[in-house]
Amino acid sequence: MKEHPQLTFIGAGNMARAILGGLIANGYPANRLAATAPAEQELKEAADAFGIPTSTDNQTFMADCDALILCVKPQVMQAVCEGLADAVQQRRPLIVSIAAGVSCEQIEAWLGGDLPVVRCMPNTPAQVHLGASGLYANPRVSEAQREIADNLFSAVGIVAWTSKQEDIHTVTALSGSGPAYCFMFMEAMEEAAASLGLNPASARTLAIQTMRGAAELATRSEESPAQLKKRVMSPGGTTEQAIKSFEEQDMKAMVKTAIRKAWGRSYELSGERAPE
Ligand SMILES: NC(=O)C1=CN([C@@H]2O[C@H](COP(=O)(O)OP(=O)(O)OC[C@H]3O[C@@H](n4cnc5c(N)ncnc54)[C@H](OP(=O)(O)O)[C@@H]3O)[C@@H](O)[C@H]2O)C=CC1
Ligand SMILES: O=C(O)[C@@H]1CCC=N1
Repeated sequence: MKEHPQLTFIGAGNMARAILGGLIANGYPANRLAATAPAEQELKEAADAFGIPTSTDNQTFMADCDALILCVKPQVMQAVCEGLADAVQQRRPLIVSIAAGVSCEQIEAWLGGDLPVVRCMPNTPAQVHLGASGLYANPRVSEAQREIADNLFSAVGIVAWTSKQEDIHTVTALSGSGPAYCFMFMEAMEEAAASLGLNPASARTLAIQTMRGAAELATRSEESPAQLKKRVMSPGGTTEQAIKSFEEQDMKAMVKTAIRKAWGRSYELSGERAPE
């Protein structure tokens, strides 16, 4: 394998641009990257931002492709793969898919079969290089190809490999969808503070910085989130009242139910049945 494998991105939306940005920031040569998408304007943005070659024709960068990164919506994945099947079967690159609820087996079948496929579930903080990605490799992926996929997603955050493909459903419900849960919590904190009379701009800034600081502290600390929570709770103080209120409303059960719903939907999107 060459030092910098040739990476072809199909789709140049939010996630593709986040990963491309991370690779470029890490010194990946722009001429070893390429992207395709239907809209000229989106491609121009990617070309201007990263200096990479782009095309509206998905076939353009297949001839020397070492890894094909599929960054399109799940709904168009089958048509995109079927359109690329001949070129893929000739070149046989590593296939990487970031689509929610699309299995390695589906991708492999749509591309003509017998291919190394890595299925990844990244998340949107990849845009600020603080992503969390779960990865699964099918048995045809070599060590060198696994390293290519690892380097791709390590460029935009942390990477966790799973040994079972079904764990990707859990990763989807946890860290794939998770940023939305955090944003909703910020939204709720902001609204609560504003309802108590704090000016909305300060309420937002303080809520966001609180989430950010707590996440950073939890990252750096050797203590668990549960222990860190206790450190904020002075006996007889204010936090104790809020936590007691969350417990009375069984917040953990609410989170568990929500995550199970997302997990179930991920199975449903794959056309699989979730375990009871
Ligand atoms: N958003 C998220 O939080 C996460 C998303 N994902 C997955 O990432 C994938 C991409 O999501 P995201 O980046 O948010 O979506 P976007 O809509 O931002 O990007 C999708 C890209 O695919 C392009 N596209 C559409 N049809 C074709 C085609 N026929 N050939 C080539 N390119 C095409 C779109 O072009 P155009 O705009 O012109 O249609 C666009 O550039 C999805 O499969 C999603 O499940 C995974 C983890 C998290
Ligand atoms: O909501 C979704 O389906 C995608 C997958 C994880 C985050 N966004």
